[in-house]
Amino acid sequence: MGACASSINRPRKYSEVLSESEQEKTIQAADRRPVKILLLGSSGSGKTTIFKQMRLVHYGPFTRQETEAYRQLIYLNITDGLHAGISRMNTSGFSVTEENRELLRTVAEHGHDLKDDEPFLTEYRHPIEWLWKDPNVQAMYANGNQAGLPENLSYFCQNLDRLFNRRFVPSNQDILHAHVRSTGIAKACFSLQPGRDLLLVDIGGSRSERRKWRHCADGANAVVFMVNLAGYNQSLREDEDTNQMEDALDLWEQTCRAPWFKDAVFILLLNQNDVFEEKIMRSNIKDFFPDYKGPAGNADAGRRYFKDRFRTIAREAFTAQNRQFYCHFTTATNTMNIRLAMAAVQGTVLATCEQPC
Ligand SMILES: Nc1nc2c(ncn2[C@@H]2O[C@H](COP(=O)(O)OP(=O)(O)OP(=O)(O)O)[C@@H](O)[C@H]2O)c(=O)[nH]1
Ligand SMILES: [Mg+2]
Repeated sequence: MGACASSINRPRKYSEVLSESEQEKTIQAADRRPVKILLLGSSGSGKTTIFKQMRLVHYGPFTRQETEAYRQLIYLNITDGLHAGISRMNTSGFSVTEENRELLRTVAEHGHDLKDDEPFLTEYRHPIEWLWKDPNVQAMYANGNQAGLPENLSYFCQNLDRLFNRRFVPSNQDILHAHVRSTGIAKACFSLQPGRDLLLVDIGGSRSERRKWRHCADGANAVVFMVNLAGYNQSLREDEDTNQMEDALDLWEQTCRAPWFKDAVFILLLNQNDVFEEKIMRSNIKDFFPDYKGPAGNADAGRRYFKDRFRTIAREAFTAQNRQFYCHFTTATNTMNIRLAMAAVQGTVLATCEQPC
């Protein structure tokens, strides 16, 4: 177990991160300088999901208090997610059927934070299900979810019986699907192998959070840059006029060129591959990226296209330096997939890390 086990085992609310002084204590607790990896990328790309996976792999199950905090978050993800998502649908020209509009108001007006051990409110069980099954909502999903309803709604709404059971305790999969937009900087230390610790830093990716990135750059050995591959047909939550993939390409370019990251290895994770594979069957990349020449509905061609776009940017940014481009396709909610991907990431970083850690 890593030198910093105490920090990660301490139960915390999902919305909390360690205070600066606690983080420093945690880092100083390691008796040698760890390999430092920053998780960067747009909001919703999957950074915190990877952070949770690493925590699970290295420290085992979530504590009772952590699980309880996630249970409450899942409730909010469903009620707020459904309401906010459907409201966004309206601005994209979609809406729920007339007979379900009243239900939407009910879910919006009566939703509230659960107290500790308070079960999910059963009076919402059926309104949520009816809203989810609304033909217009389902049609919008079936056409590639262009309005951008949170992807985790699809997972949670398929499990409503289990979630609304009074004795519901979230599984690891439930916790991996929960989402809260990170504000602040979360750090955790893991033991890679004897004599090698890894300090993983998870930073929020929404626009207002990105200015914090450079303040974490000091001593970073690697940047793991995450992209939501399935975001090619959606706009940003914080800016309806900007396509998520265009934003990720811009952000990648800025990050590759940032002088404060010039000594770091860059590894790109094109994530949400599971969602991408489903979506590509219904939503043609060419409709959003007119220079895409591959066939519609072909996931391999789509992956190649986006990988090439990111590689071209990296090559141009790295011309003057001897830096490589590394890329993996991932599904952050799949523990086995992330074990393998993170093992590859760690191998790359350790192989290129010049300083003794
Ligand atoms: N199906 C699926 N869902 C994913 C995947 N990666 C992340 N998610 C979900 O996407 C949502 C956002 O993931 P997070 O890891 O919280 O995103 P983030 O990059 O930390 O976002 P910010 O903290 O806002 O910057 C969560 O509901 C995750 O469960 C994936 O590969 N597949
Ligand atoms: Mg996050």
